[in-house]
This record gives sequence, structure tokens and C-alpha cells, in this order.
Amino acid sequence: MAEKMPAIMKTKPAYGAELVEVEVPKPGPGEVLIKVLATSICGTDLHIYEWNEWAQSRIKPPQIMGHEVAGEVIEVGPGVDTIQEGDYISAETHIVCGKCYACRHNRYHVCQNTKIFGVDMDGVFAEYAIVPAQNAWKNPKDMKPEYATLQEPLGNAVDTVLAGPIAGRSTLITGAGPLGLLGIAVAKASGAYPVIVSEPSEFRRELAKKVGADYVVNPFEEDPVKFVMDVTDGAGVEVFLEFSGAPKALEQGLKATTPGGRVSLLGLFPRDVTLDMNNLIIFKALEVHGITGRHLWETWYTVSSLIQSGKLNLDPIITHKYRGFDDFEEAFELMRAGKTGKVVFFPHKG
Ligand SMILES: NC(=O)c1ccc[n+]([C@@H]2O[C@H](COP(=O)([O-])OP(=O)(O)OC[C@H]3O[C@@H](n4cnc5c(N)ncnc54)[C@H](O)[C@@H]3O)[C@@H](O)[C@H]2O)c1
Ligand SMILES: C[C@@H](O)[C@H](N)C(=O)O
Ligand SMILES: [Zn+2]
Ligand SMILES: [Zn+2]
Repeated sequence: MAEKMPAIMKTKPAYGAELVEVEVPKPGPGEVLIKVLATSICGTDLHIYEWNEWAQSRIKPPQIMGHEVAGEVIEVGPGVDTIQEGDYISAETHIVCGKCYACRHNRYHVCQNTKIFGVDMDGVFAEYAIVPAQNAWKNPKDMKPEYATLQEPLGNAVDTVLAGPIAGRSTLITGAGPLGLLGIAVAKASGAYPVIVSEPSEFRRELAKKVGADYVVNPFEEDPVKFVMDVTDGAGVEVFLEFSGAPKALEQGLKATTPGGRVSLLGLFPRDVTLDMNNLIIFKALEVHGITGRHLWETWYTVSSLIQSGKLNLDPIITHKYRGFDDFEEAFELMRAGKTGKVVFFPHKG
């Protein structure tokens, strides 16, 4: 194995990142070293790349970026007995403490001491990467690396879609970015019908259709509430899944949800949102869920089984594949411009 490797690093507290040569790391106690077979870009990586306000407050350059991954374990550190060399793993990115009030209630997804790799420490946009053994998830050997790396964001989508009954339920999804697209795939595989998607980008509406959306609407040209009412004979949808983080989409989705329906909110809003709570939520007796991260480890079992079932239509979502990291800037700029679904790197060129 080479001693040095290329890695996409946030080198400076400014826009962008650099492709640099760094030492291949050694796994410490409780850690494993993986050969990265596939790694994908998350919206959080874009925020770090853009150096937005959140990134400025959280990231400490120099740091290797990236957290969605699939790889083969090539070395285990001292004290690791759950994972072996040769295991094919993906990784939960939230490193939880196991000791706080939330963890002791089995609510690891809201651990108050959560650290995230690729955010609070070096990540996986490299040929080799360190993963804490407690965060490793073993994959079946025949799972394609480009699917295995998507399991972490798929976990977000699964928790959003499956926070309540979905089979046979009319469903509105607002936002068909990478996560909304994964949400469509999960909703369709789980039997939702009809799945209506509100998304302003034509490119992403087309992707939504390819993934399986039954109806798409452009909320900037047509009223999505009227659209939903027309499709559902005036009833409104049973399930509203918010994947855009757009305040207007939230309001429209709540209006389009049938009284007594279910709402799951994953999108993060850029500012405080003002809503008519009485008429949009309370008098409609809506069931509202905030969604964050993934349930450990129940969600991973569901995600893995859904992929293995062959029912998740992931191929149209993976719009860009890169061998090596040489063209990483193009990948980031395309994603920033909203011209992608999921972007996957295969770091090893050979
Ligand atoms: N809660 C969590 O744990 C968690 C985890 C990951 C991501 N997120 C959030 O989930 C959201 C989706 O992530 P992503 O990577 O797909 O983001 P993205 O920005 O790529 O996608 C958002 C999509 O919403 C669309 N949109 C904008 N305005 C809209 C409107 N008025 N109506 C309908 N659609 C509209 C955009 O065109 C875009 O395609 C983001 O807000 C992200 O921050 C939350
Ligand atoms: C780190 C963040 O981007 C990640 N996708 C999460 O679920 O929290
Ligand atoms: Zn992420
Ligand atoms: Zn904790």
C-alpha cells in the first residue's frame, strides 16, 4: 500500500477545497482503516466547500472532507473485535457518546454530544480513511459500492418517509434535491400512491419522474396546493414529506395535507419560519415529526434490506460518477448549480 494518498481537503477558511497528497493514516484504538471504494457528496459537504456561516462556526481547517462512504477494511486498530480485515463496510457518521440522557433512552440519533466525521474530524474524500469501529456497518459483499455509500443519506430519507404508515397513502414530497429523490425512491418502494412532487427545477422534476413520481408540479408556475387538491379529489394528501427547507414549501405542504394527516420535516430552513399554527396544524390535528440523522441501528437494517430487495430505484438518482478526485471541482460546482442528483467518486483509478 502507498504511504501517501490524494485527498480533498478544506485547507483554508475560504471558498473551495484542494486536492492534496497526505500520509495514509494509521488506525488508533477503536478505529479501522478502510480502502475507500466509493464516496458521495452530501449537501453538508457543499456548505463546507462554500464556507457558509454554519461551516465557519464548526469546521477547523485543514481537514479532509466527506462522510458518505463504502470501503474495505484493511487494518484494524488496537481493541477492535467487532470488525475484521476484509469486511466491507459503510459508516454511520454520527459518533455518539452512549452516556447522555438521550443515549441512555436509546435515542442515539439525538445524542447531545454527537460528533460527525468529515465535519468535526478528518473524513473520507481520500483513497483511505479512518472510521471508528463503533460506527462501522457491515455490507453484504454483493452490494454495489455506489449503493452502499448512499446508505447514510438513505437513512435520512427512510426516517422521513417511514415515520408513519405510507403504503397506499397519497403523498406530497416538496423538494427533489438528492435527499428528496431518495425519499421518492423509498416512498415508491414502500407502496405510496400517488406520489406528488413539488420542485421548481425542471432537471430535478425530470429526475423525480424517472425515480417514480406519479405527478410533478413546478411551484413557481402553478399552485401546488390546487394541484394536490385536483389529484386527490379535494381531500389533500395523507402524508406530506418536506425535503426542500423552503418556508413557502412548508406552508403549501401543510395546506395540501388532509386533516388528521402526517407531516415529516427533514429540510432545514435558512431562517425562522412564521406560520398560521392554529389553522395549518392545530385545528387540522396534523401529526408532525421532526427528522434528524438516523435511528441507530434500526434505520440501517431497513436501508440495507430495501437496497437488497431490489425495489429501490437508485440508478436515476446517481447522475454523476467520477473515477479519482481530479475533477472534484467540476463535481462540486455542478452540484452547487443544482445540475446533479447524487455524485459518487470511486477514489482508486485502477
Ligand atoms: N434533518 C436532517 O438530519 C438533515 C440531513 C441532511 C439534509 N437535511 C436537509 O434536507 C434538505 C434537502 O437536502 P438536499 O441535499 O436534497 O438539498 P437541496 O438544496 O439539493 O434540495 C432542495 C430542493 O428543494 C427545491 N426547492 C426550493 N424551493 C422549493 C419550493 N418552494 N418548493 C419545492 N421545492 C423547492 C430546490 O430546487 C432543490 O432541488 C436540505 O434542507 C438539507 O439541509 C436535513
Ligand atoms: C452530517 C449530515 O450531513 C448527515 N447527512 C446527517 O445525517 O446528519
Ligand atoms: Zn451528510
Ligand atoms: Zn449521547
